[in-house]
Amino acid sequence: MEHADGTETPDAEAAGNDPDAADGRDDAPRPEGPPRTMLDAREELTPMLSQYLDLCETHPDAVVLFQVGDFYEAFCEAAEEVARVCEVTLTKREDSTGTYPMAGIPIDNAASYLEALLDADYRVAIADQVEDASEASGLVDRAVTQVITPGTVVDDELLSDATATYLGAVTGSGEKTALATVDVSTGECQVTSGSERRIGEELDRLAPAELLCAPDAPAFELGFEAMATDADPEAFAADAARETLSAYVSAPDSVVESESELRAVGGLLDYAEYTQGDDGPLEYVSRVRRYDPERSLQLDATAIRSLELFESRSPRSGDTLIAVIDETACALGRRRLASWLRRPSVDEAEIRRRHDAVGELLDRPMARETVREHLSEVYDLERLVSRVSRERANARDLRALKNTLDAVPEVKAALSEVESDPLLDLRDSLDELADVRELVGEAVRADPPQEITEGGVIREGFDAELDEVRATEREGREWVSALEERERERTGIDSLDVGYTQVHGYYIEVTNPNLDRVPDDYTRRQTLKNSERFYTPELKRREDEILSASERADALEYEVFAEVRADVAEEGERLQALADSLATLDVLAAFAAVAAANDYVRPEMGADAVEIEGGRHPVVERTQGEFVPNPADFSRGNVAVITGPNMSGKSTYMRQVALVCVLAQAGSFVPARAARLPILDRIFTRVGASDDIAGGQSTFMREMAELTDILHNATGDSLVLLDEVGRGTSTTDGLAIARATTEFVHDEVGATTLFATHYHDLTALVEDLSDAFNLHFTVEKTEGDGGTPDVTFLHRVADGASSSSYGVEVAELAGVPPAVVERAREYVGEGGGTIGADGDENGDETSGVEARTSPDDDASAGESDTPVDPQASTNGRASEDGTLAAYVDGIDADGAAGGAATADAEADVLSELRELNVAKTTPLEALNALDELKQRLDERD
Ligand SMILES: Nc1ncnc2c1ncn2[C@@H]1O[C@H](COP(=O)(O)OP(=O)(O)OP(=O)(O)O)[C@@H](O)[C@H]1O
Repeated sequence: MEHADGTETPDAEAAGNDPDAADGRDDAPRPEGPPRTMLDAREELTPMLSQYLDLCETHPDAVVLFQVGDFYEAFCEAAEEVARVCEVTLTKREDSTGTYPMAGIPIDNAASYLEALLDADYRVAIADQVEDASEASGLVDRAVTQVITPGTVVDDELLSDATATYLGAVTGSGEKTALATVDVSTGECQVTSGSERRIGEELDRLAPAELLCAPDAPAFELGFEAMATDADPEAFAADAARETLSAYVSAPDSVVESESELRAVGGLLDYAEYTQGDDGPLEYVSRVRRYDPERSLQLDATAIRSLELFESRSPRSGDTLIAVIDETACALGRRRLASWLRRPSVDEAEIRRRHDAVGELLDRPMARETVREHLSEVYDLERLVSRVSRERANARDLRALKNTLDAVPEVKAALSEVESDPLLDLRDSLDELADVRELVGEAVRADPPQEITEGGVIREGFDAELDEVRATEREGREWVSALEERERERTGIDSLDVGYTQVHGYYIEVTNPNLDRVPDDYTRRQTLKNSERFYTPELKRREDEILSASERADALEYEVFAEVRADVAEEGERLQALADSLATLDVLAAFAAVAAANDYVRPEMGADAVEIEGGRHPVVERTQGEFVPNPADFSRGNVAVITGPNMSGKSTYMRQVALVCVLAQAGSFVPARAARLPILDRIFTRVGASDDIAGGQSTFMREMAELTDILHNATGDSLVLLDEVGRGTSTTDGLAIARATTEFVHDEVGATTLFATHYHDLTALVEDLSDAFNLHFTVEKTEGDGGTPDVTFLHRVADGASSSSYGVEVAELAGVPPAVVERAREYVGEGGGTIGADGDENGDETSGVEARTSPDDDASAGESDTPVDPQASTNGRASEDGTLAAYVDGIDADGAAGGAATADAEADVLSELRELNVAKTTPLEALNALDELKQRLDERD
């Protein structure tokens, strides 16, 4: 079969590929599953194509790539798609049964093509030749050795080393929803369960690349891209799952907490096995761990996104937290760091241990830098071990393992003087695995080739039999290399050459003028233009000996290598444990390095309230020439209402408070002069509508849905960031919502809350709320050209409320035409929003609450038909059953008013409901009305 350069596109009809021609099957042809053309010609297919067809039938949801020599080939519809996606030439295969489109990708260089197919949302079944083509009598046997799917990629070239790629499986429903995940490249398998919402959050946090749903699992709306896979429903049955899991752990029921967890892990592992060629249990899955997401600081996907932990929200917004604090030296540490940031600890003792270790590594710069230097030589041990146990590791991998193990004693030596318990424990947990290191060192050559079947892999002196065979080969070759000299002497022909060709083997070459001197024992092998080639019986014998010894040696080397690899695989658990300790050490050393370079301090944990002196934003401070540190003191109250002009630093400030807490609970020191912090249970963020470019839902609806989530789930131990809540609707409604939210958080939730707002009226509220206080961002105002004020941002937070939003000045700074700016200034003047009462750069102690009391004062007010005076509203203050909760419950419960109300009350309420003109009611008014009706019913009960 040749790869023609094939400019010709095959005629689909001639190839029998016309969809309409396929009688009775009118679904469109797909690149996955058996091609119709072949199904129709089943009986006539050549043995090879019929083998291809069989494999397509057993892997109906994948594109089958079929090894033919050095290529992976696809045929028919699959060929067309592979040619398109991978940008390779579409050729055709013709035989007596028909013409089939064909496309191939080179096996040696398959990774980028496979990546293209995965990106195009295909699963790919790799059908390898599983017997040596030269030994096969007739058709070479082929089998699917691997199904590559987004969640089960194990190829290093297709994996990012910074993050884990998960395959997930969901079972159950309600409170018993379970999620199991496995990182197929490292064998990390975990399971958890909880309410559908919890599991939804956990899914968002882990963002598995591929998700299997059991028949009873709820349909999740995923906030990330994942391939949905229909797994075998039977694999999710409890008995089947128990059996699958029993190959991994001795007592399946003891590692899980419920049947849904058992079924999730079982179904998951069953599929993972299928993708690895259904070759039995996956040896590298050494641990199946159950965990409880509540045992970590919970950051939902919204918080992870808005705090820009891993991704920036927009290309403009610069770096991410992980980018600025990732000083890890190896891939193991990089993944561990990502997982600690994604799931900071809530275990105070554990956090202190990490801080102890970071502190000591900070104080011992020599030890730290030596450790980091040696860790940089550490290979991705977790993935290496998994390749070893999947029998995919080659000799280079084993050498990489040895190099990694070489670093371990050095790392331990660098830690010889440490004194803190966590570092002592960590040092002691570093298993040098001297046995494995020695074994590989003695067995495998230092610079082995990629291939493990062609010799050059095993060191001399390791295997006696191999040495003997190699000696025979060597002697033979030496004999041959001395032959030229000997024969020249014997024959007197100075130009006589001894050489070797692949086809003809060894020869003695004599040029034509010397042919008369050729001895009798020379037999002619080949005639060339100017010379003849000969062999002698002895040369032939030696040649056979050399070749068979060489072949035998290569085969023996492979055998010996496979034995060594199997011995290493036996130590998989110890290697995984070592990987675990190295990963932890790497992150702790990185934290110390970051602290040293950027002047971070150790936070004091277990405080009652967040108290930060001189706090900085870890990311902005790197990109900003001069960063102004700011304090945050919540010992005086838990709700801070923050005002200040646009661009004055409100968002930065709120995020820095959250990031300090995240870093601290992840185990890092923090960017501040000093910090006393509580252990937070969750961080919620609700950032302003215009900051969020998410499409689909109306931004206001989205904002309210997020607010609902916060108000339902925040606790007194949570940190809540609210950035301009209510901005997505009319000023009056927005203000009312902002106000009610603040009150509810203050009265009912008790969470540490930072509320940035442009609603200056909100600042007055603080007087009524004992645990709330105002903060504002100061600006410096100078007389500019022509008497108009210029504004300089000081980025400094101060007590009290700011009196003006300086929106007009910011508009001017941004280049809005002078005529518009002037006109705006006039409007502001008319509205009474004076500029200049504030701007006190010392800012302190001016509680200067110059709040405008009427919402109409705001330039953008008056959008609502029926202004609501928030103070006058019955809902202006949270009632003892939680007014806002009632709103929120109202949203959730579809407005189901009722209960045991009397018939009278019900009739009243019903008649009011009938009178309500829904089309003319704003969402907030509707909620207010609903709440009032509900309260009336409750009162009359
Ligand atoms: N403490 C600080 N020190 C130095 N520069 C800062 C500081 N805080 C913020 N900045 C700079 O000011 C810019 C604006 O800050 P930020 O986005 O936090 O303002 P904002 O008040 O939230 O604005 P808006 O109300 O328009 O959202 C930031 O991009 C940053 O470059």
